[in-house]
Amino acid sequence: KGLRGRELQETSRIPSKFSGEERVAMKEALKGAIQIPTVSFSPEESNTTALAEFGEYIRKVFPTVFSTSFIQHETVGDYSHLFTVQGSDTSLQPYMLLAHLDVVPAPEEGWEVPPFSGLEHDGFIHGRGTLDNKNSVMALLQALELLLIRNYIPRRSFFIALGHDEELSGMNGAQKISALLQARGVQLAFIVDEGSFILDGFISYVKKPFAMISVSEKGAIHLMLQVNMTPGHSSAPPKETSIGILAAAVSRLEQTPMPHMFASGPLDITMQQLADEFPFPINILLSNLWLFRPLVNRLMERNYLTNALVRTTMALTMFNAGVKVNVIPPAAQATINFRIHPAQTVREVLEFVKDIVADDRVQFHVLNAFDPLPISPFDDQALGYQLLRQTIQSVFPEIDIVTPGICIGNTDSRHFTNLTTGIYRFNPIYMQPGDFRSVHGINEKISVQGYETQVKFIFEFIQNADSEAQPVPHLHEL
Ligand SMILES: CCCCCCCC/C=C\CCCCCCCC(=O)N[C@@H](CCCCN)C(=O)O
Ligand SMILES: [Zn+2]
Ligand SMILES: [Zn+2]
Repeated sequence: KGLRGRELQETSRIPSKFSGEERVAMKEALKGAIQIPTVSFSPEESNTTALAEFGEYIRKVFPTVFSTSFIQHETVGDYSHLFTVQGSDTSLQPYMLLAHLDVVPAPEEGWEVPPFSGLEHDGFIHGRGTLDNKNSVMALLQALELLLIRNYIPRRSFFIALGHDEELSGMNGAQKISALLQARGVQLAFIVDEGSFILDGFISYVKKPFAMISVSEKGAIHLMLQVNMTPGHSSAPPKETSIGILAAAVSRLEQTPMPHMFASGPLDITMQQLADEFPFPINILLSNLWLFRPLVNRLMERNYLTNALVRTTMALTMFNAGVKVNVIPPAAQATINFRIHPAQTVREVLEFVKDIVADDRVQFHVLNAFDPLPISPFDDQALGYQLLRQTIQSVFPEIDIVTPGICIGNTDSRHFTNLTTGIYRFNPIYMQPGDFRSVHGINEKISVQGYETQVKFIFEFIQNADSEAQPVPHLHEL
């Protein structure tokens, strides 16, 4: 028996119904948040004025959150925020809801409206951060504010953590919050962060949108390759230059994809759950992976997104060399961004890369590296996963597939493995491929209705987390 079939206690539930006035206030609050340019430019440069202003802004917009006796607010790492919401039942393990308030830069070129205007147009709020990730920051505080106004008192304690440097790796925000909680002896039942969505139209054959909860996250290596040569006059060149040697090395890497890892991890379950949505004969292939896995492997590799789910990827992102047209270049440098599949490790990827490069003249400098995140439980007993699944079913009754997945990017949640084994990445919003391209791209926007639904989702989720686990026997057990 698990939590999967449990009934949510309906007694003393606060209905997720918001007045017209509240709905206007919630969208205006999001617009105001978008107008504060909390940009993380580079590890050396953030808009600290905007980050401080954001702190003042949430105090003003969510007065009840800041004045409730059982909520403690702390600023961490100067600009991140930690809210501790004390529940009435201390026997229940607390959980954490996580989001980040910094955004990537948004030069105005290509935008239909200025990226920090927060303008509403055709039912959408436009601007940098509307999907990544001020929608979550504001929806978390908004849902809590609305619950408190209705005299809500939680049973289960929880934390809301809002990082200010996720786009720069979260070392001053999420990591400090994690260390602070660890020092206080906190252990969490689970964490929910950004990192996946209700996916709509990502797989051409699958017509129905489905919810994907990411239960793991890829690791990463930032690797710099360097070749040094003695500089000299270009009129009498050596047979090879540092640029030629390095270009050949990275070309060999680009031509040699990392091994296919589809057989390991939660993706098998994802594909089996989606099998019935595919037309014949793909549905048969996916339902019989034991026989057709090699064929399915080739299908997955064809699409750049599903390819990213099944293997470690590499992207050559920087290449620098040369000082003058008639000078043999002294050094050439290439920086490669690897995203490591959960079935591989940093060490394995580095060994693979060195074997492919196979040239002693190429030096390797690891600038940053971390292993993939462990796979969080998603079985019937997994509280965080089951609460998400149940809330998806009640808020999005049209969604009948909820699958585990892998997050191909990195999130602040990776700093919390010391506090919990249950880390789930899911944003309760519909995401189409065009919306996905707007994240870190241009014309990022969220529909007003989508944002209201995100608030409703959190409003219900927080209450669901208070319910007693009441396993209901499966039908076949009766
Ligand atoms: C079989 C189903 C096919 C599904 C296709 C998946 C579609 C993609 C869906 C969701 C992916 C969302 C990833 C969002 C999280 C990324 C957050 C992010 O950009 N993080 C940065 C952190 C940078 C830190 C500084 N180095 C990153 O990863 O680069
Ligand atoms: Zn983000
Ligand atoms: Zn981002």
